[in-house]
Amino acid sequence: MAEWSWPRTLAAVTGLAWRSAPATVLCYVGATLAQAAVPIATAWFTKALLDALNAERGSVLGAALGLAASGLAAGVLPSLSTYANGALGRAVGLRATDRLFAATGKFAGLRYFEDPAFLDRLRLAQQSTTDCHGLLGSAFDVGRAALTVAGFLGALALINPWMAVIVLASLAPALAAQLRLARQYTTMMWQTSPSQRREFFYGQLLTGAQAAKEVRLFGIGGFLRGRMLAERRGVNRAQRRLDLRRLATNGALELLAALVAGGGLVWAGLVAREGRISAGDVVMFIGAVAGTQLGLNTMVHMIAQMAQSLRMFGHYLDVTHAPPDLPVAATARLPALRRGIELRDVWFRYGDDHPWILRGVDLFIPYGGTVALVGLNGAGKSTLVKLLCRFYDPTKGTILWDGVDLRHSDPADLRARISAVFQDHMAYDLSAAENIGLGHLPLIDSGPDIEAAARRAGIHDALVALPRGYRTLLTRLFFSDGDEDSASTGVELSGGQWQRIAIARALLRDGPDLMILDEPSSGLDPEAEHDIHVRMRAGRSGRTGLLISHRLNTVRDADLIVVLKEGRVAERGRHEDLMDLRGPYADLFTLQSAGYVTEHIG
Ligand SMILES: Nc1ncnc2c1ncn2[C@@H]1O[C@H](COP(=O)(O)OP(=O)(O)OP(=O)(O)O)[C@@H](O)[C@H]1O
Repeated sequence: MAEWSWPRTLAAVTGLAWRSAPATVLCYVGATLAQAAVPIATAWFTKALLDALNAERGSVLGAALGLAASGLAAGVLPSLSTYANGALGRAVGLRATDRLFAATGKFAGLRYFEDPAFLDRLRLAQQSTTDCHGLLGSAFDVGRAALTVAGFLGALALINPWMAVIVLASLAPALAAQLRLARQYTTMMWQTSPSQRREFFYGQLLTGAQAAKEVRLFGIGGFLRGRMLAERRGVNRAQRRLDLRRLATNGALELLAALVAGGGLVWAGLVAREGRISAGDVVMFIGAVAGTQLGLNTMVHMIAQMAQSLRMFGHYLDVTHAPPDLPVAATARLPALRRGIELRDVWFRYGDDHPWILRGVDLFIPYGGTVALVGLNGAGKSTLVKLLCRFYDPTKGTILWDGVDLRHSDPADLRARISAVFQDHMAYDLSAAENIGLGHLPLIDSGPDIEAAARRAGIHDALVALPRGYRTLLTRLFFSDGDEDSASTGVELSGGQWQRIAIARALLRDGPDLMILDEPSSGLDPEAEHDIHVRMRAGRSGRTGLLISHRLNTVRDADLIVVLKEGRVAERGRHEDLMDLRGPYADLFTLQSAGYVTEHIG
């Protein structure tokens, strides 16, 4: 991914902050600048007061009032600045999160989401949205500290120019050391990111409902906890190493600062005794040395903090500026399907170093016909579905939709023409109506359409019988609003019922050009399976369909059955033709029917 320069990253954060909350930015800048002036004013008024008390020059009252005003500002400004910082953090965090998720939503395919390096980057990018405003805070703090330092250095130079030079020179090693620490920190974060993601994954397994059964039955809770803690210990070790380095570096830098300040003090004491400078000058000198050192120290720390945040924010910029995972040069509008979909010598692998999954597939799915895809596990059936939905483009070869190469189509256009029940369909922790409505957002509030889809999927009766009917939450993770005490607030459905919900979701989209059913009935009992296939056949009639199933009796009516074997089409034809061929399909079908016969006899 790209290397982002400091100015560019800082400009991006500033732009983000300005667009998020311009008034708060102004308030924050004002409070910060005013804070910068306070220590200098305090030191000057202290000197003026001392000089006035010694009756050398000036008015005691004016100096005292000035000192009081500085004290008031010193008390109020940090609180104002903290408030503005908090407000800015919330506004920037919201906008950054919105932009980050909008960017991930624009990835039309799946490649990024199946790339571990990208997922690590995404995690760090998400983390940076919560503290990127801190970057701005650090930048302001550097500016504020620079102002303070300039003021003190000026005062110091008036009393002893050499001291000003020495204090300034002591900045160089501190800056170099802190920048190195910052670089080491971001490297450590990047290197430990996979561990942190794995720790999160183990934590989810240990507390999530989905894994709870297996975790308990197989007694693997302790094992998973051990692995989770091992990941955490690894991260802790890396952090401890860095903290130790930080401790040693800061100790050495403090020693250097103490030596410089101590030397200055000795000098000031000696020359004051000779009467070459006033008592006020000594106080001013001490304040100026301490203030300059503190200011420089703050600057160095803030610059290091900025370097750290800038590199973290680089991950955010990487994600929000990532190139599209699929070329979306929609040069052709996708027409409504009238002839059919043709796969022409389609080859596919998930990456250059991955094996070929599809190896020269030629296939024609005619308009209005149903093609069934069968084959052993791992033959490449679901992969072919991913290509048809353009979640990936073929590595070689083309897929033509009425003659239009899918590569030249807009994925959103294509998907609006498709409906699907995926093998790994989703169970959303939402209400029953929303679970179906998500299949076609314009209808999410349309009760009659949702009910009609549920009826076609044969799940309507089960849903109306729920405590709150279609409004019942299909989860035990959340409460309905104001329903915390009700035992009926949410319910869990059975696997087969969830499958019917997924089918209803797919059916809600009225009249798609292509209906893809990847194992739509695997979780159903035989009676329900038969029922659902009769319904789906009716729903599909006249529509183009691609049906994937391991249960061959459900695909025997298809217009064309294609047997996929190790990424190649091994056989194709109607059921009777394939049975006559006595090839892999006939073998599988005979094996399955024998199983049924034995089961029934048994
Ligand atoms: N995202 C991925 N990255 C790398 N390899 C993958 C990915 N998804 C699937 N594969 C591999 O592609 C091959 C084909 O998988 P696919 O899911 O297409 O098979 P399938 O025919 O649908 O199998 P099943 O009948 O078990 O559902 C498998 O070897 C699988 O490991």
